[in-house]
Amino acid sequence: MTVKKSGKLFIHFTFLTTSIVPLQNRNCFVPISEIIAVEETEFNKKQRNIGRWQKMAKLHAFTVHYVKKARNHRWRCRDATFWCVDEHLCNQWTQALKELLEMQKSRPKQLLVYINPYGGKRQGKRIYEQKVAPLFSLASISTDVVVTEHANHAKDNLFEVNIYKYDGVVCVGGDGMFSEVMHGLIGRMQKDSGIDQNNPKASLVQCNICLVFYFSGSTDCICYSTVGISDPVTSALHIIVGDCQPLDVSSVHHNNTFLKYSVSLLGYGFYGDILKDSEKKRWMGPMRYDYSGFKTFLSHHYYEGTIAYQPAKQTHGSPRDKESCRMGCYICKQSEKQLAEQNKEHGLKHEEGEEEWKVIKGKFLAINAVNMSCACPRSPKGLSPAAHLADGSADLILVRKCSRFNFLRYLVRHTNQDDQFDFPFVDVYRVKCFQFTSKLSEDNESNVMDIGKKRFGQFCRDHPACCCNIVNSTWNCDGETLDSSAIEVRVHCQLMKLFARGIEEDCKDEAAHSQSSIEQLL
Ligand SMILES: Nc1ncnc2c1ncn2[C@@H]1O[C@H](COP(=O)(O)OP(=O)(O)OP(=O)(O)O)[C@@H](O)[C@H]1O
Ligand SMILES: CCCCCCCCCCCCC/C=C/[C@@H](O)[C@H](CO)NC(=O)CCCCC
Ligand SMILES: [Ca+2]
Repeated sequence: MTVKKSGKLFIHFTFLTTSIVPLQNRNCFVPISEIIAVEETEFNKKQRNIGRWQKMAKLHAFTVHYVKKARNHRWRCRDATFWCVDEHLCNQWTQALKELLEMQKSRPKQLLVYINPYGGKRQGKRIYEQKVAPLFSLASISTDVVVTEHANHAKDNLFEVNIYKYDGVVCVGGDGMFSEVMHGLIGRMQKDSGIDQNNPKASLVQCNICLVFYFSGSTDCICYSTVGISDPVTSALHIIVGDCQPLDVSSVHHNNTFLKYSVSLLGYGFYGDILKDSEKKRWMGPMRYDYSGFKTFLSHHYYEGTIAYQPAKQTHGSPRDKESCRMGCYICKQSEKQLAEQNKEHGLKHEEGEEEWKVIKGKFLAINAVNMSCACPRSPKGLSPAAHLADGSADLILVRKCSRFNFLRYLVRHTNQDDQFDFPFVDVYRVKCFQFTSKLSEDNESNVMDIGKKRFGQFCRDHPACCCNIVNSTWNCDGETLDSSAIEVRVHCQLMKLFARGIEEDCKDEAAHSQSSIEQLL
């Protein structure tokens, strides 16, 4: 067995020495950063017949637990046991490896865990106890666990506990639970720094202390877009190795009042209507989205309104790029540098540039603003395949009034390789902020509301067959409805940090890469 240095430290299990021998007959190559734990092992003679050694002397052994990368971004914990007759040599190896692990400074030691016992088919608590907690204890991570008793329990609790003693916060639940914990964390950080969340122009304080991760929901789009899979063991292993992925967060305001934060989808029209309808069908579980999706598709409502946005000029990418945001993304790294420079120059007080606003009026079937691709099992490439996790911008997708058939063609392209933005009725912009006002609220504000419209119900009186809805739609903010249709949205670059590393290139590439690294080492 050898430990070699080549930029990163790697442990290379092989059979080169006769003094220390792996129990299983295999070759393996693991970066130190992906070792979970090293333990002294009681050598069990029944484990394997190792011939003459067994009879000659007392054997000493240690076990290395490490990350094994499987298909589709899935991670698993595997172990390799090494034995030798020399107790001193065995101890030296164990000690050396433990010291190397101690040097991995980004690894969490103490975590605060919130479990929603009702989220994700009510399996969250069982999954945590059976699959996740044993891994945390193997990696010597201590945890304080809170099983929530009601909605907002975790959020309220985050305002009371001493969050600064934890290296991270883990939430066991779906996108809804993630959103709740994120609101608790960001809110607490702003409160402690004296920042008024109601001010839409306030520069928010980054959450550096606490990192969040989650699993086991019904859409799990944050997991799919940041790790590539929603799987509790994979998530737990990313936490243990201390992976850290910055994440953009949008703040949503109405009339100088803070409404919510969003990390995945802010959707008006189609996705807002699906959510509103599906809330009444919670008992159907994840199927509710398919049912309400079909119903909303058939209703084919569109909404009039005005969008004003500021383009994100600072970012290097475009929503029509063919390259997606992946681990170590160059575009997100550039934004990180820019942010660090800005913070150095101005502290938190960034000057609001008087940059030009672009204004678009129209009739829309859907208005979607996404901070990440929003990949999920229903749409493996997501709503905006080239959106970046941490570039300080959101992709604003406008789907204008079109026929049902064309809208179906647009939706189907979320499930195949064709470009979903390549339609004359779809526009996409990379933005740093935007505002939306529905026609109805504009009319209300200017007091030109035709009372007749109210009396004759919700469909447009002038064009009864046009499906033009004169009531507002609802904003879907990461799976929760907003009370106001007129909103002001701003992207805060890298406000949060996740226990993740971005999506890794697929396993084929990885296998090729590790093979070449082995060859370099030998
Ligand atoms: N003990 C509890 N009782 C009731 N509601 C809770 C409890 N704990 C958390 N919640 C709330 O339940 C909501 C949904 O949680 P979660 O996201 O875990 O479930 P889900 O059914 O998987 O939903 P999603 O569709 O968001 O994936 C969250 O908004 C959270 O605030
Ligand atoms: C012919 C079939 C074509 C099918 C095309 C389907 C395209 C689906 C794209 C799905 C995008 C999901 C975006 C994620 C939003 C989450 O923040 C939110 C909270 O979990 N989920 C929903 O609002 C739930 C939204 C569910 C929508 C179905
Ligand atoms: Ca982004």
